[in-house]
Order: sequence, then C-alpha cells, then structure tokens
Amino acid sequence: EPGPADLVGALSEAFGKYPHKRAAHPKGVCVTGVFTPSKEAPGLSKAPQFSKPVPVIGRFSLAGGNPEAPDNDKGNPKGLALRFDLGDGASTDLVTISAPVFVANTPQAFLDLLTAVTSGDADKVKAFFDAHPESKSQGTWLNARPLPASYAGVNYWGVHAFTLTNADGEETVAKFKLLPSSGEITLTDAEAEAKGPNFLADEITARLAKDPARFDVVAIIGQEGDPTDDATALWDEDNREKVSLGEVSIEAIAPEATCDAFSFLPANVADGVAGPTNDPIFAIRSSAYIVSFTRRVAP
Ligand code: HEM
Repeated sequence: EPGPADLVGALSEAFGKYPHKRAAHPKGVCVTGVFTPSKEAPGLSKAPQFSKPVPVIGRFSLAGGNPEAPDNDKGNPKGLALRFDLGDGASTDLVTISAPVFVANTPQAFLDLLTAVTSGDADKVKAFFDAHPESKSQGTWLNARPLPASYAGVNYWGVHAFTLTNADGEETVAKFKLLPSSGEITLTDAEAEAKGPNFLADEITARLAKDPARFDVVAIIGQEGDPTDDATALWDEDNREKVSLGEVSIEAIAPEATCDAFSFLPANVADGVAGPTNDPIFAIRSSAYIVSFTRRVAP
C-alpha cells in the first residue's frame, strides 16, 4: 500500500508542482466566522463546540491540484474546511467537499487514478474507471447537478462516517453535512460557461461584504448496514434521520496567510467525535496533509 508521501508526490505529478501551494485544493479563499451549536447537539456529542459558540477559521477551495483550476468545471468538487477554535490552543477540524463521496476508496486506488491521469493517456484513465466502478460515483453525482453559483450556495459533506459520543457515553454513527441556509444557488450550463474560470472568489467577497454566509451543520444518522469503511459509497441520506448540530456563520474574508499558516486535518477531532477506524482513505488523509504542509512551508 502507498504511504502519504507517495500520494502527495502523485498529486504533484498529476497536477504539476507549484512551490508553496497545497498539493490539493491550492485555489481557495480563507474566511472567518462563528459556529453556534443547536440545543440538540450535546445530546449527540460531548465535543466542546457542541455546547458553546466558538470562533471558526474556514477555507473554501476547488479540489484537484491545479492553482488555476477553472471555477466552472462541474466535475471538480468545491471544498470547505473548518477549524473550530476551542480555546487554549485547542481546535477541532471538519474538512468537507461538495459531494457525498470521494473518488477512491483505498490509497492504492487513488494512486492508480493519479498515475493514470499523469500518463496523459485517456485510455489509461478509462481503464482505471472500468476496473473501479465505485470510483465513478463522485463524477456521476457531480455531473448530474448544476454548477454552484457561489461557494456559499452548495451543500458540503464530511464524506466519512464519524462516531459521536455524548456525555452519557452513548454512541451514534453519523455523517456531517453542511447546508447553505439560503438554499442552493446554481447556474445553468450556459450561465456557467459565461461566468468563466474565476468568479467564485469575487462572488464570495462581494457576498460577505453584505451578509454572512450561513450553513446548517447536520448529522445524518447511520443505520445498521450503512458502510463506514468506503468513501465512495453513498448512504441513502434522504431516508436517514437528520439532527441539526448548529449553524456556522461565515462572516469575513481573511488574509490567505491565516489559512496557509496551518493545515486543516481531518483527524483533528475533539473528544466526543471520532473518525472511522476502518476507512483507509480517512486513515491516510491527515498524514498526507502534513506532508503537503511541510513541503509548502519549506523555504
Ligand atoms: C487519500 C485521499 C486524500 C488525499 C491524499 C488528500 C490530500 C490532500 C492534500 C495533500 C491537501 C493539502 C493539505 C495542505 O497542504 O494543507 C488536501 C486538502 C484538502 N482536502 Fe484532501 N485528500 C484526500 C481526500 C479528501 C477527502 C475524502 C476530502 C473530503 C471529505 C478532502 C477534502 C479536502 C479539502 C477540502 C482540502 C482543502 C483544505 C484547505 O482548504 O486547506 N480530501 N487534501
């Protein structure tokens, strides 16, 4: 099985080497805000952010590894990474994308996909997807939906199955979803074409100058048999119980340096939230992010 540095290296081979940029999601906008938990949240998790309002640093981004990636490419998900400030230097992170699934369910499969992309040979990319039908679910899902008109107008998912533990020790398996309070804001294909490749940063800047962008943070409650080990597997979320955990209000643009000074880490969770122990994508992500961080802050 490949290690974290193999995947970061493969991302740079596939998308190009850009010094001081993230190996993935290099194009983005840093923001600040506040998270206010719901009354129901402590019933699911004893994590500190679910019992009192906390400041948040966030970053909207585009997936892939190209800092010039076009904003109007339907197949490329958006990212929203959140760091909740728990005080005394402690924090907890939630790193999400605008699709309920990832593009690979093992590090080896992700490496194979990146290697196929690097070859520049469309037949090799096709052969990868033929051998990995599960890896088609993300693209199928994204291409079946309109392009978001705003970073603040799309749903985001934590993708992995987390275990929430409350003060009584009761455990609930759930997936995190962020829903824009104003609803989804979308573009037709023609509008997306006309918008061009660089509208999202200006759009969110203008939006936040007027009003905060609010997201409802929801726990989708897993049922017996829902996969917890497969980042490409959809849950039947329309038929799952949902509990609102609170609202994140994104209030201002922050300097890029604020987000570049650290790395959001999927495994940085507070007591009361635990990542899956059996999902090999979750297992490798945080160490890959640290490899990318170490490289991009090196002189
Ligand atoms: C093996 C699978 C994955 C690998 C190797 C990987 C790798 C990376 C790397 C290297 C970065 C840059 C980190 C930094 O320099 O700070 C990154 C950022 C990011 N990843 Fe992943 N990732 C994977 C899976 C995922 C999944 C499943 C999601 C969604 C749930 C996701 C969402 C994001 C987001 C939103 C960012 C941007 C964070 C920011 O704005 O700083 N990634 N990823």
